[in-house]
Amino acid sequence: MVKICCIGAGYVGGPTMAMIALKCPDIQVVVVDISKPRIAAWNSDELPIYEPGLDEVVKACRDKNLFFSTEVEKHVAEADIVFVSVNTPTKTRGLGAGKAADLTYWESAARMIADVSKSDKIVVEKSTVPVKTAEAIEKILTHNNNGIHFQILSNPEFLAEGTAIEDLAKPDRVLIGGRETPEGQKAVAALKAVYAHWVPEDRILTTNLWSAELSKLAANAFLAQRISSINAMSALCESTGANVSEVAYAVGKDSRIGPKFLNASVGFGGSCFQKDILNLVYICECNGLPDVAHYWKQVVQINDYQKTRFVKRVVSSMFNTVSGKKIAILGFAFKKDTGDTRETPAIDVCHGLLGDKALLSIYDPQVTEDQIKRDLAMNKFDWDHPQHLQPQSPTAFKQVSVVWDAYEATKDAHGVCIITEWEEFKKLDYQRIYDNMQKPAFIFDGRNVLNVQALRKIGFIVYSIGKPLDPWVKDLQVSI
Ligand SMILES: NC(=O)C1=CN([C@@H]2O[C@H](COP(=O)(O)OP(=O)(O)OC[C@H]3O[C@@H](n4cnc5c(N)ncnc54)[C@H](O)[C@@H]3O)[C@@H](O)[C@H]2O)C=CC1
Ligand SMILES: O=C(O)[C@H]1O[C@H](OP(=O)(O)OP(=O)(O)OC[C@H]2O[C@@H](n3ccc(=O)[nH]c3=O)[C@H](O)[C@@H]2O)[C@H](O)[C@@H](O)[C@@H]1O
Repeated sequence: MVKICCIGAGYVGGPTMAMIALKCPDIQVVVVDISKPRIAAWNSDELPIYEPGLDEVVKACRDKNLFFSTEVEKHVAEADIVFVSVNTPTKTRGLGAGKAADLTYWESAARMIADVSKSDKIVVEKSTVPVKTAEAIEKILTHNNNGIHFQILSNPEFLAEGTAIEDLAKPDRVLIGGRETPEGQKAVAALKAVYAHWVPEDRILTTNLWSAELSKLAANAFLAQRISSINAMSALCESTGANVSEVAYAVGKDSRIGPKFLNASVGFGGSCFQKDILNLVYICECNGLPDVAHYWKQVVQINDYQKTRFVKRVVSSMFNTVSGKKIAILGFAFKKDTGDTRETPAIDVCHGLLGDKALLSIYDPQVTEDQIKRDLAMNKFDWDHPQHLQPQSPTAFKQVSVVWDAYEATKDAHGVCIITEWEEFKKLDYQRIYDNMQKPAFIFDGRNVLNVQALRKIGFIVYSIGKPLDPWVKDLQVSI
């Protein structure tokens, strides 16, 4: 029986390995992690991450051919194929700080693999890493020269949170990069055989190592670029009276452009887009390509601009001050159908409003009070380190309360900000919300999910990203 071990039981390691176990009953899969609470949660009824459909997949194979364990070294030693799916955060200190990928966790995993291995292994980069990482990993794996052979493969993951199970079950493509030697190609074939259990052969792409590593960074950069492009247009729409949804629809109808990833928003979030683009920027700079670096950096800069612009709209609409005013924040996760808050635009919006002394009442159906308070207190980029290295006790914010109901959050509020596009926010009783708010009552829809006309009819002053401006907002002189 082929034995797979995956180091890192996070958003990628957990679901990816669960899908392999489900589709390959003839393979034993063990997911290991240094975090005891995380592994305990994977072995419990309450999984550590919220992902539609994940519970069913895990329950179908856990303790049959899928196991979660903290015995990292033992399972690595026994495995034929070792996936590494650990954090690769942005460096906060030293060379490349604020841009380069911090490979500390990857390096320590590689050193451990080298130290405990007693048989040949295929080591798979599942984490997103800078191009050429495999070369460094190869050096680490062979450092103690004990006669064990390692083949490194790059097999980046393209799943998106909230749709991970669908994405894994029917991937657009699986990408495997390997050395162009007979041994390298044998390793590529071995990994291909795993995916071939359920992925059609024409969707399994094989390339050289560097193409696979770079394709992952490129794919995220292209996706984020589309969002920044439509968000840049949203600002122009507001100035001209165009409607960004109509523009996106018209542009996306061109089959060369396509309709996906053109939803204007308060800004993209999530653990990867910003991190991976900054990493790409750094790689370009290191390769003497400052113009290319500058080009991609703009994608992140427009994203920051969009978040700042949103806060300015809120504050300027409400008589240029939100000091002492209650503002309801509906949604804190970086997108719907996940409880993940890493790099969520909600953090920047909340910081912006807190900077203007607002009183925030936050509600998200999947994010705990602890998590929200920790996120608001954390330094930039700290969120992407393993949980046990993050601040554990939430900081008390006098100006922030976290509630478990949208009606409670909006009661007596002056304004409501929609930050995450949760379905339930579309179905709220906005007449009831309006009746219980201070007047004038404002709604700022950062996701364009609400019916602007219906809200205006109730009496709200509405701002919706990239939509023709409410006369109230239009009359204000704002520099954005
Ligand atoms: N979250 C996502 O949707 C996607 C993430 N990625 C990439 O996958 C990688 C992992 O991301 P996530 O799963 O989101 O991170 P995560 O933070 O959810 O999981 C990483 C896990 O690795 C563990 N870990 C760190 N060092 C370890 C070590 N030396 N030994 C054992 N366990 C260790 C941590 O405790 C943590 O549980 C990153 O490189 C990310 O860029 C790629 C595609 C999608
Ligand atoms: O490398 C990764 O981590 C992953 O990053 C993204 O997945 P994810 O961040 O989970 O979610 P997305 O659906 O891409 O959304 C990212 C952010 O962009 C925002 N977004 C997305 C689409 C859109 O049209 N507009 C928009 O603002 C979302 O609300 C969210 O904040 C990619 O979609 C995955 O392919 C990739 O594997």
